[in-house]
Amino acid sequence: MAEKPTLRWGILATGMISSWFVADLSLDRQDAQANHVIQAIGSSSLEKGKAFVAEHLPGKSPTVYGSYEELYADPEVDIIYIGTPHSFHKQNCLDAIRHGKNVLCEKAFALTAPEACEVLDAAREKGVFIMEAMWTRFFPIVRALQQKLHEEKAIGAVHRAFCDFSFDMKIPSLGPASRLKNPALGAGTLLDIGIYSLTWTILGLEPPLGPAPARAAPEKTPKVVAAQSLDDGVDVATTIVLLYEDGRQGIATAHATVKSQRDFARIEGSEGTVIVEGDAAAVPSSFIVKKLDGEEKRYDFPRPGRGFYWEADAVALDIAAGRKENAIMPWAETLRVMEIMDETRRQGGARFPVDKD
Ligand SMILES: NC(=O)C1=CN([C@@H]2O[C@H](COP(=O)(O)OP(=O)(O)OC[C@H]3O[C@@H](n4cnc5c(N)ncnc54)[C@H](OP(=O)(O)O)[C@@H]3O)[C@@H](O)[C@H]2O)C=CC1
Ligand SMILES: O=C1OC[C@@H](O)[C@H](O)[C@H]1O
Repeated sequence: MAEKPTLRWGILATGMISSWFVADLSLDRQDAQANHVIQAIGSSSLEKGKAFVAEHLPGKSPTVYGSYEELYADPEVDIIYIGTPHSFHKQNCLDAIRHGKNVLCEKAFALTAPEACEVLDAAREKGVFIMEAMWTRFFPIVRALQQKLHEEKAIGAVHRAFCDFSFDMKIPSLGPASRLKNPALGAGTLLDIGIYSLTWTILGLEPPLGPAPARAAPEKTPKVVAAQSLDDGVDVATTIVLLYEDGRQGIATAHATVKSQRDFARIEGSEGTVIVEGDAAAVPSSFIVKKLDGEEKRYDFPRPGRGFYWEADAVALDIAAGRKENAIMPWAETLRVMEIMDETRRQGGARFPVDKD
């Protein structure tokens, strides 16, 4: 058996997501497909970086830098994991690419599709690997569900998919510097959680992307009909309807006050319905196939930790094989989702300072 590849990570920023990511990569897993080394941390301050290591990487001693530049320049780092707010992703990616680093960038990949395009062009030109960290797509439940829906046709022809990701973000109580409140940082339900609802409606309606025999390229972008509720210019509720040429419809919703139910997604077909459950749309844990004749079957997918290691393993295998993009989250899909979100904001009214109109 081939030896597992080793990937040395440079973690950029020390916020919440970076702490979740390093905790998962530090788990001892029997089924790990790669060795993940937290090689270095880059933070806006050395003190923050050191405090991050003390709290989230006990017993480990990665190099800690008090600037992002030093992290990009570290020759021991193979890949930069970007955990900053949305508005910094473009520049962080471009800087990492300029230093010849591979990149895993948190969702949403950028503020707009043109920004995403600029980053992907730079990666293509430099010949480095880059991927949007849409981690949920890498959960084994997603592949199993897509197989049920699109290969086994367990509910016949799929016609409609709904997904909701909502929780009380307590936006009124947040300060103006919060990434959830400040439009300049890419605040709003759409880029933070609506992106998951959108992802699930796409996963439910469309045949899978991935290595053969799955599809290599995303489907044509469906028509978008969208509405948003704004508070101080920030979208606090978003509803997107995706209309496909053949009549399929996806309904993706996100809300910053109400709470989604555990059954956060429903996929409807000519011969039944599938319900997807979990604590939130980001972390699916089971699905139930309900046939029209009343037959029901439940499929459970337990996971240790949070589940970030699945995307990390996929990235490590891609880089070891010399691939520049991932088949499950390819560049074209990142761009297509960004375009749908741009159109949603155009219709819904949420604007970012970088928007041209
Ligand atoms: N996949 C998932 O489940 C999740 C993904 N995310 C995504 O991760 C990204 C970051 O979110 P999250 O970790 O919650 O954010 P946090 O606000 O907790 O952390 C962001 C970090 O970015 C750095 N930063 C640099 N400039 C700024 C600035 N002007 N304002 C705030 N922070 C700055 C800081 O680190 P330092 O000072 O060390 O440089 C800060 O700690 C977003 O893209 C978000 O969508 C978030 C939560 C869950
Ligand atoms: O990506 C995310 O998933 C979990 C949410 O709590 C968080 O706000 C969001 O950024």
